[in-house]
Amino acid sequence: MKVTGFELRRIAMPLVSPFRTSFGVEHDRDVLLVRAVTEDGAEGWGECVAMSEPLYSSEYVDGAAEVIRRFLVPAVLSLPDADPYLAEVPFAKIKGHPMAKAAVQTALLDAKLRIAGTPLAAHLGAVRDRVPAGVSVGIMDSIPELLEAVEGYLAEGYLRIKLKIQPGWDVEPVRAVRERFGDILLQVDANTAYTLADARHLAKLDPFELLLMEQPLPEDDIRGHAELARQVRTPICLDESITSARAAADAIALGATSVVNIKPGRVGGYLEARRVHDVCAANGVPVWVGGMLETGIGRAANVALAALPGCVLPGDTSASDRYFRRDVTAPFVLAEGHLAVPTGPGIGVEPDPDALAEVTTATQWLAR
Ligand SMILES: CSCC[C@@H](NC(=O)CCC(=O)O)C(=O)O
Ligand SMILES: [Mg+2]
Repeated sequence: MKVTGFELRRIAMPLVSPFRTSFGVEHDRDVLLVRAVTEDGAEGWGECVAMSEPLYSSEYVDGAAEVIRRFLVPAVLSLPDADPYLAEVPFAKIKGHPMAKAAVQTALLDAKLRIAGTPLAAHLGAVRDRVPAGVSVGIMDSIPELLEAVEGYLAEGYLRIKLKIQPGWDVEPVRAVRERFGDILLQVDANTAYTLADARHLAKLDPFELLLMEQPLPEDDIRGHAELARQVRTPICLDESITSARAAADAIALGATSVVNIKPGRVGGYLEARRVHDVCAANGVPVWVGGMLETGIGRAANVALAALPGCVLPGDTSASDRYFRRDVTAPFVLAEGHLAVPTGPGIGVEPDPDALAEVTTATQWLAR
């Protein structure tokens, strides 16, 4: 596959409501989309999930755009065949920047699969044609406000609730949700907000029978998570720590995680995401697909990934209207708590030109 060039497109996507986590509040997404164009006119799309500021991880969208422009696109254009698997070789020589790499790799993978007429789900080894949807609920100003939000999501049909927590907003909100809604599937995500010194406090979550406690400690504290796992009953699930299949194997071997949140952007793309899935499956560790507030472009690919056999828990693959009034693709809509896996070639969705034009803030064409 010969690529003639890439379009970098920035789009401004306001959120339907602020999304608050332990590391900040998101009011809108400044999204970088990558479109690969091949010699015979095929195209492929990838979404860079880096936030505007380096608060979830070290990447941020302006930095990702620069890495793509200066290093990743030239590396791809110098390949005799712009195959996403071949591109992993020069990409591995460039340290870090998994979200930037994932966006370019996905654009190449989408183009390759569209040419072949193969859906991404089939290429990855999907075994389902729809996936159960969970929803991530941000930190709120009050418990009544939280309960109202959770009630709304349950009424929409979401099959699992994830509550963002942080010191000062953890046991009480969880207790309130458990007491009000009974034995719903419920989990929490701390986004690295605690330390091992909080172990006894975090053990107060154990009576609420949570599915998991996501990334309580800093992303590089594998030993701490292994020690915490010995002090709390709630299963530990890692997110930020799992930067590759090898990192997943190490965390599992060290007893630091018993569930894994898979995010293609965090691990450099869907090819490595499948390897994370396979390593976890080989170790009997359940996985689910996380989210980075993707538009329908990234969401389509995530839903395909969520259809893999090891994805046995509802993921953060929510409907488009969880975050956006108008998506740039046809919206993903909840049906009986599930999202349908796209069946078209590649990621199986196309951005709507009018919707895209409405939110585009900048475009740049990068060619040989
Ligand atoms: C801005 S927070 C993004 C990272 C966060 N993502 C979510 O909570 C799910 C977001 C989504 O529904 O896409 C996580 O750490 O899991
Ligand atoms: Mg998380």
